[in-house]
Amino acid sequence: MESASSSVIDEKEAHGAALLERRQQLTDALADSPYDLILYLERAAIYSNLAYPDLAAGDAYRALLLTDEVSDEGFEYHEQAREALESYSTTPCPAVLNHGSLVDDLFGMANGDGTNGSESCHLLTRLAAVRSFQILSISLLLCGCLKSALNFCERGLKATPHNKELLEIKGYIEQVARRRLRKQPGDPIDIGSLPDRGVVRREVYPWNTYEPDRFSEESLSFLNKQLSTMAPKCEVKVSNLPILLEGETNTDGDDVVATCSQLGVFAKEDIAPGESVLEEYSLLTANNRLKESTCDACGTELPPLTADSKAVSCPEYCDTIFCDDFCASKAQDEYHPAVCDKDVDSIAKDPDARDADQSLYLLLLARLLAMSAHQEIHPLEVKEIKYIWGDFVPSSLNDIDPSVTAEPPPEWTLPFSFKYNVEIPLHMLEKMDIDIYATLDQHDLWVLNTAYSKFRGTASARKSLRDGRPDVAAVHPFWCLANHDCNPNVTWEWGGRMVLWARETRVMGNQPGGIKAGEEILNHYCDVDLPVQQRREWAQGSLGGWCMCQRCRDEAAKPINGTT
Ligand SMILES: C[S@@+](CC[C@H](N)C(=O)[O-])C[C@H]1O[C@@H](n2cnc3c(N)ncnc32)[C@H](O)[C@@H]1O
Repeated sequence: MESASSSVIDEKEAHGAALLERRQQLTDALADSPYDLILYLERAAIYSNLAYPDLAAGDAYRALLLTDEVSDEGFEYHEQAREALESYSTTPCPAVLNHGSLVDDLFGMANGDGTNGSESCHLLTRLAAVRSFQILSISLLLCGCLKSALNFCERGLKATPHNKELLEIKGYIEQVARRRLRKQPGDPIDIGSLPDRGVVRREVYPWNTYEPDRFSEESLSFLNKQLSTMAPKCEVKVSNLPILLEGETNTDGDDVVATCSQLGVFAKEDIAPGESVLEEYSLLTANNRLKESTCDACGTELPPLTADSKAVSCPEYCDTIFCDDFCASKAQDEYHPAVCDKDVDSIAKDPDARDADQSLYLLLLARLLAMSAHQEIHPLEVKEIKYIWGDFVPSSLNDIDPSVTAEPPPEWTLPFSFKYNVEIPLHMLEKMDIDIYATLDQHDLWVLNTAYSKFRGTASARKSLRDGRPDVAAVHPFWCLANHDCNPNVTWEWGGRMVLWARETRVMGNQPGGIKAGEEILNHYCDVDLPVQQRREWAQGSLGGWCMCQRCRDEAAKPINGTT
């Protein structure tokens, strides 16, 4: 007989499946009618119910932008957005707009009765704008982006000062803000001091059909064909890695640790000490300085711009500089025409010190979008990121309904901000002359979040010698397939290429270097000369957890100075 708890689970699953189906229907409808702001708001409401507040905020923002398109005749998509909205003006008010007291608050009447088509469209636009503000503010609060949440809430309250839902959301934001800023009830809140970086779900979304089975024959043979040109003595294979813990553990002395299957790079032939193991060239690079002397393509320092310099500038209309003809021609072939002379280059440059890392991730995203646009392939199909594992957490573990006054749950691990995940990426696409509505399939927020998940944990950054800030970043998809170990057998160097060398001697016991056929290539993501606690703390960000390599476990389990 079925137990009561299993029927509750069945019901929850059926509800989740119905919401996912509705999400798909709305996504299909948006593909047919991309300027329909009502469809965006309906999909935002579904995302809220599915506990993806970031995606709800993304759709509500697109709906808000479309209300501007409807209102302003001079805007590029005015006709399309207005025509789409007019199709709702003769029917009762769409359910998604008839939320709480909103219709009454704005007009003191339901359904816009007695209005003509043009007035009705105007009323719907006002309703839709405030509904967008409601969804944006509550969703961004749930993600932990308090400053943006309050900003949208205030904008909504400007249009409808007495709206109960917005006043309630404002109360929640202030409650969370006071707790985070350690303020007393009643203390004033300075919007400028509110935190705006949140975290959201990091997962292979249930509808993401782009993620390859990385362990399949087909994937491994594709990867190995590519790898053979840059690391002829190596192959990509499945590797068993310790399951990482969140922090301090008392299991360091245990003989066995739990493992999981991932990919790694292995030697096919013996590699001598000091021999080059891998040499990789990547165009997936970023530079966050506006006037910097690095190659736009590979990120290396430009040679001095003397008369006989090998550096070349873009042959078309812009002032982009490449370190040599090779980089210039690679850039033309793979991404540059999508951004040439489009003034995309000035976006997110010279950021505040605290935004330096976010701006680099954003500029990597910009490069990916340029590659995708120029090569006419979906961003998640671009070969530089397709096979990268984004440290995703299973959807079932992420599926937690956050409370409006709680912090985002600890399972949510993808850093998120309205500015860097939603606002600037859409602005960059517009600068690239891309219609952000008609290309929803390529530029939906979940696509951008998936790309960000892949960049985090695999991108390497270089700090400026001038002020120590990270100013150049790159993703080298094959280099980053090599796993970490605090007793590495290789060391790396990133100039124009990312190069891995076999170590002359190992860190542990001064053992001779060199790698035997069949052994795994063991890279290092932190300074391996540090003591164990500091190594573990440093590597935690890029590894996604507490390092459990043999050296760390041995050193952490060893009594210090004779104590146990
Ligand atoms: C740059 S990728 C390395 C390639 C990855 N194994 C794959 O399958 O694509 C980094 C991720 O690999 C895993 N990893 C690398 N070294 C590890 C180690 N020593 N122990 C456990 N996991 C490790 C972690 O999940 C980390 O986030």
